[in-house]
Amino acid sequence: MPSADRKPRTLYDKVFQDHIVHERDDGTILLYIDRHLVHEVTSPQAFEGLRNAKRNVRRPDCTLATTDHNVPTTPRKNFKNVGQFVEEADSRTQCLTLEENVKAFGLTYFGLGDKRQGIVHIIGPEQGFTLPGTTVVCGDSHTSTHGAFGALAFGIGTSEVEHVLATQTLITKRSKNMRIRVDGAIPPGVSSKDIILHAIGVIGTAGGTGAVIEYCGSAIRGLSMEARMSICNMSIEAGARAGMIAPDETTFKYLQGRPLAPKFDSQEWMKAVKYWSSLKTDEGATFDEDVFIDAKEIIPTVSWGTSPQDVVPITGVVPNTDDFPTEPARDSARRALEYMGLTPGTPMENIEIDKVFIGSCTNSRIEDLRAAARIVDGKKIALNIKRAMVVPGSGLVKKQAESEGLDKTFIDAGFEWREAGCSMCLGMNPDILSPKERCASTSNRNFEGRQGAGGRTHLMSPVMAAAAAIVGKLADVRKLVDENVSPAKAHPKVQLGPEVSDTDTDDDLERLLDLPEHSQPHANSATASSSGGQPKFSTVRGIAVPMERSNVDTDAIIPKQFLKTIKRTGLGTALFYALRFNEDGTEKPDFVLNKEPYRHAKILVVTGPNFGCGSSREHAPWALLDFGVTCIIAPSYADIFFNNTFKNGMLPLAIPDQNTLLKIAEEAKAGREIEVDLPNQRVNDASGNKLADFEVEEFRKHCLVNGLDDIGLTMQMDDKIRSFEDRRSIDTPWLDGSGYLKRSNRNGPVKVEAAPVPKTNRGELLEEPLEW
Ligand SMILES: CC(C)[C@H](C(=O)O)[C@@H](O)C(=O)O
Ligand code: SF4
Repeated sequence: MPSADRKPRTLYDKVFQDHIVHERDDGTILLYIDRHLVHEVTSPQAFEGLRNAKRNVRRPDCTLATTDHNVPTTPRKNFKNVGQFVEEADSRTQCLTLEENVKAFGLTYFGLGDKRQGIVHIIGPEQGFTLPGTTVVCGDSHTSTHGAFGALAFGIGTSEVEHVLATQTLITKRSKNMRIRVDGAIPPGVSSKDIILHAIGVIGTAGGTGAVIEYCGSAIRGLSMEARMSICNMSIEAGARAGMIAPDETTFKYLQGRPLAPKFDSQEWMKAVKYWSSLKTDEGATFDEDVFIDAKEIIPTVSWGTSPQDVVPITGVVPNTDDFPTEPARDSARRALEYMGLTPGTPMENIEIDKVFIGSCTNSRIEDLRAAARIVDGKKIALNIKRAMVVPGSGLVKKQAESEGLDKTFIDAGFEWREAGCSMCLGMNPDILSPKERCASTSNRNFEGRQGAGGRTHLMSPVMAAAAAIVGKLADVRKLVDENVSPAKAHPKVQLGPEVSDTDTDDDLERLLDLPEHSQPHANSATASSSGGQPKFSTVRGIAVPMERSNVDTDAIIPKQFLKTIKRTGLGTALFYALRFNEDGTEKPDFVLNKEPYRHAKILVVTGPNFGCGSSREHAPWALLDFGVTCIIAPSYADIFFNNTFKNGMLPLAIPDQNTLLKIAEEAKAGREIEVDLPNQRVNDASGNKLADFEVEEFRKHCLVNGLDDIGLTMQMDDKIRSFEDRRSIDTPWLDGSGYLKRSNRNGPVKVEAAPVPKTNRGELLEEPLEW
């Protein structure tokens, strides 16, 4: 696998290089994807696309699906089927649609009746589906979590989900290399969540734009896999494409005996460990950006505002808006403080909270629950706490925690002990905050309305959330614990291991390999065709709407309640919903889109950087498109949003030069039309005078101007993909036929057969829960 290239390379360079199927002269790369995780929110439109084009899933054996965002976290003792269990109609439709799709396309699926169900980023590592040196994608921004294994793991939009399902590849380009080195001893009371919150405070939410971050240094080396996952998870909040940590003994130990990892101590395992051990940055390799953090300076950290970069040590105070360097920064701090209902100068420890949420893909692993349980053990939550909940990340985490009695510890202290799911991290399910409720949360995003309209989120580590529950205010956990106990250290008890998996036996595998008739092999069945399905983009002329904001997140572009659709259309009314409408649905007259002539805008001009940060929801470009906006002009974009717009025949223009951008914004503010001419790469004013030239990648331009469907284009490269797969089968045979799907002809071209799927239908009563 390692290439002959002698130039020192980073970990990212190595994994990326090993997955190149084809590279064009302009740097556009067709990248092979080893692992594809699928959930109910971002997949319906992708499967619909496959159906419309009569395409199959190329590698069901490399695809694993679960349902997590919409699921209620109430007890499942009487669970019969999703149709009965999920009460909210749109959530139910999304869950049922996934079940229909996994059945139709023959994919492995952990449904609500399966103990292995859980948050997609918890179950991949837990099952050994995530392995070092792999490329891992999911229609979800926190796919970066899996980088903790030395995998190149990143979130994609729904169009890309469809591309991966059909071709097992993605069209991409190289990212920059960034390194965050954290050295030194981690002080007591400080955990990996504090490290990443602190790091985001240092570099900002746009700090990692266009880069893959490698985390290294002695403090990172000393962390458990769970703690490393929490760090890589929030790389997306640092603006990065992905985060990675070089695999080492800690990684290999975690993987031993996991159901989908190579069998421990087999020849395959030895070969895998040898390859995995080569996955580290070479001496002398250079990084585009380097950040150093001294672990001993980190204090338990909490957020005060509405962006993950708005953090302070718990010993600090709510910042004064005058302390921010620029007027846009002061303005966004003012808005954040108003939303959060906070007054500058208030000590963080004086802030009373209403609710506590311990969960999410950042912090719902067994180690997180153990650490939080140690804080609440023998204590009671404060009287002012209306609700405190612990939501394990998966059924297996829950089971393990219960076997250690952690559930009892939490329940005795006054917490609710729930079933696995995303829960109150984003409230697409019944777990939400009411307006103005303040929550101590172990999740990863504190955006406006994220946990419920008007809800106020403070991000922190599990032990800090536990401490807040006991004290009733944001609290310094160090005052509650024995000085010698560092929550960052591994629990002395055995870690959640493969021994708790229910499907690790040959019998189970045999059962699962019993194929039903309808599950025909899908692999390598590409029927190359270019459907030419994209709208063409050439020149757009129209009113441009000005927006003077930085870090506009996709939760703001389209809030979570609109993600429950299984269609791409009709989302225009949801665009900037919370900014545009009052709670009673009437328009906010001051919001720019509610003013003339901007109601008819075709172009959006944003003067602040990092537009479209946060979630991978392709609903954001769909909403813009449905409103009528086909072109966005901004200094910079979050990577996933940037890709998503192109896939919908839209043009996101990056104009980093502030003076040029302000000239364009002036035209927009004056309500005059502007013209974006893609073939000539020019922005003109209404009279045809040039306002700016712009850059755009050759391949993307070609696709836009010709309205090309890139799945069809990629399918024409089937021979190249096949030969990549043949080589992969020889070099890394453990990557074929994973999941609970059959492997055959291990050393030749792989033939993969789909897993059996039990009968399930919309609303129909099932005799058995969905377990396969
Ligand atoms: C629903 C999904 C697109 C989204 C994401 O990509 O992050 C969600 O998981 C979130 O955390 O906002
Ligand atoms: S960030 Fe929250 S909503 Fe998104 S996958 Fe993780 S737990 Fe689910």
